[in-house]
Formats: sequence, structure tokens, C-alpha cells
Amino acid sequence: MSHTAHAKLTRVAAGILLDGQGQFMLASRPAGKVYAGYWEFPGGKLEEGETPLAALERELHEEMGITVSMATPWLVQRFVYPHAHVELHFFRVTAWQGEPHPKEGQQFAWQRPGALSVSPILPANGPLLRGLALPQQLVLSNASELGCAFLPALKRRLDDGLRWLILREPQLPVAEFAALAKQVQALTRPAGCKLLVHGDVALAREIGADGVHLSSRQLLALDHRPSGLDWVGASTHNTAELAAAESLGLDYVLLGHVCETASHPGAPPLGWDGFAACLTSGWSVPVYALGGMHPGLLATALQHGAQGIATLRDGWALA
Ligand SMILES: Nc1nc2c([nH]c(=O)n2[C@@H]2O[C@H](COP(=O)(O)OP(=O)(O)OP(=O)(O)O)[C@@H](O)[C@H]2O)c(=O)[nH]1
Ligand SMILES: [Mg+2]
Repeated sequence: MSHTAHAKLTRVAAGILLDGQGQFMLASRPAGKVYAGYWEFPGGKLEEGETPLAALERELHEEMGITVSMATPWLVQRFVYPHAHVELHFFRVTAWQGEPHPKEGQQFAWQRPGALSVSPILPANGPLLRGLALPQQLVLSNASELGCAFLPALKRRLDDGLRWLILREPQLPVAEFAALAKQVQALTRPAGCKLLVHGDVALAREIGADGVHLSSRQLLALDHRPSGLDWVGASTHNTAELAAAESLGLDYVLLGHVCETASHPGAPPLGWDGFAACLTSGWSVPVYALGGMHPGLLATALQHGAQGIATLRDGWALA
């Protein structure tokens, strides 16, 4: 999208208050503002020289009387309204002081991803709401190392609450991978665990998987998002691949490798600074940190702008 010379960019910070039980807060826009009555995330325009985080803290204090104590950068969404070109900086707000109260005649509503009870939502926010349904940890399969211990280990993890799995076994021949995918599907589906099949759109469709996870090479070769699948993600290593994923409207990407990992011995990792550098321009697609990840690194990942972590070896060892 190109900005004409006279179209000025309005930068906005908005906060997604999370209650720790899967709910987030929406606020209605008060009478007298553009899009009055529409539901949004509380926030407002950056003042001259203000950072997005400082604007968020100021706006949430002005509009709802709370003091933000923990906020991590999430997605950046650009959108063209008739009244303005906006660049929205969304933050996840997980801790605050004070009880939210409407200081500008708004209404508040706690909502769950995929089950909104209020409408309409500001048009720029639609794509973002899908991101709120994504978990903070995506688990990749590790059948190549576990062999026949993989399916029992998967059962154990499903019992422990695993709800998202990327089946990725690039070393397996096509037919074996398809057979494994069906066995895995027979376990994940009854457990309510979403299954994303790596690298094979046709197989994902055939078995009725929840989605497909594309390699970066597949990502760069596509000119549209594969149809007929709820969730489409991809592996990325740099900003060119991130841009491709965003323009295809993918639901998430993995970006790595961030830390040293046995999967890429000797290859230099991005490190957290390199990871954050890839995110500075701001993406509307949620980005998971990949490579040497374990739950102990989740907080670090979130602070660097990640949606969460993607883990491969962690958690698969048999008890
Ligand atoms: N706060 C907020 N604004 C959003 C969201 N989504 C979105 O498109 N916007 C747009 O971003 C702009 C934010 O402006 P705002 O009206 O909240 O700004 P503000 O609080 O500083 O208001 P004011 O200038 O009337 O005092 C509006 O054009 C609004 O339509 C959202 O989730 N939250
Ligand atoms: Mg506002």
C-alpha cells in the first residue's frame, strides 16, 4: 500500500488487557468519536515524540484509570480509513494497578477468542482477533529422535493438555509421513488438539487437518494463501520471509533459529537482538521464536515482541 504525500500517518497504541483466564477486554467507542459505538482495544494516538509504550500507559490511565505494570509489544497493524491512515501498535497487558472504570462514557466487555458477544469491531481489528486464539507455545513433533516412542509420548502430552501440534518430520518418506499423520490425527482430534501438517497442503486437506505449516521455500513460492485450511503458518529466517508471510495473510510464523540448537549445529543463531531486529518494522502476523526454546524462555520471547515460543526437543523425553 502506498501513502500519498498528503495522507498523514496516525500512530496509535492500544492495549489488550488479559485476565489470565483466556479473556481479553474490549471497549466501546464513546459517542462523538469517529466510529462511535464500535468496539476496540483501549488506547489512542501517540503524542509528538512519544513512544508507543508511553502512549499506551498514558491512554490507559486517561481512558480507564489504570496504571500499566506489565505490557509486551504484540502486533502492528496498518490500515487505511477514510479519515486516516493508521499504524496501530498493539500490546498485551498482563498486569495493571487499579480497577478499570470508564472515564469517557465507554462500556467494557471481557471477551473470549472466537466467541465475541459484542459487535461491531473496528474494521482494522478483525484479522488481529485470530491471533488472540493462538497459544503461547507451539509444539513441533520429534518422531525422528523418538522413533516408536513418539506416539506414546504424544498420548502423554495430550493428557497433559497439549492443544496445538505441528507434525514436522522432513526425514520421513512421503508415504510414511502420510501414514504417521493419520495415526497422529486419530489421537489429536479426540483430545481437542489442533494438528498442523508440515509441508504438504494436499495431505493436510485430505486428512482434514486443522492447518498446514509451510517451509520457507514453499512460502516464497506461493502467490496466495492455500485455501480450505483453517490455519496456515510458515517457517521464516529473515524480514523478506516475514514480509511474504504477512502479504499472504498467514496466521503465524516461526522465526529462527534464535538460540543454539542441535537442529542447526554450527549455524550462527539470530540471538534475541537479531530476533527483535527482525520485528522492529512491526508485523501484523504473530511471530514465534524457534531454536533452542523451552518454557523458561517464554517471558524473554514475549518481551522481544514474540507471540510465544515454538519448541521441538523440549518436553518429548519419556518420563
Ligand atoms: N484505540 C484504538 N483505536 C483503534 C483500534 N483499531 C483501530 O482501527 N483504531 C483507530 O485508531 C485511531 C485511534 O484513535 P482514538 O480515537 O482512540 O484516539 P484517542 O483516544 O487519542 O482519541 P482522541 O483523539 O479523540 O482524543 C482511530 O482512527 C481508530 O479508528 C483499537 O483497537 N483501539
Ligand atoms: Mg482512544
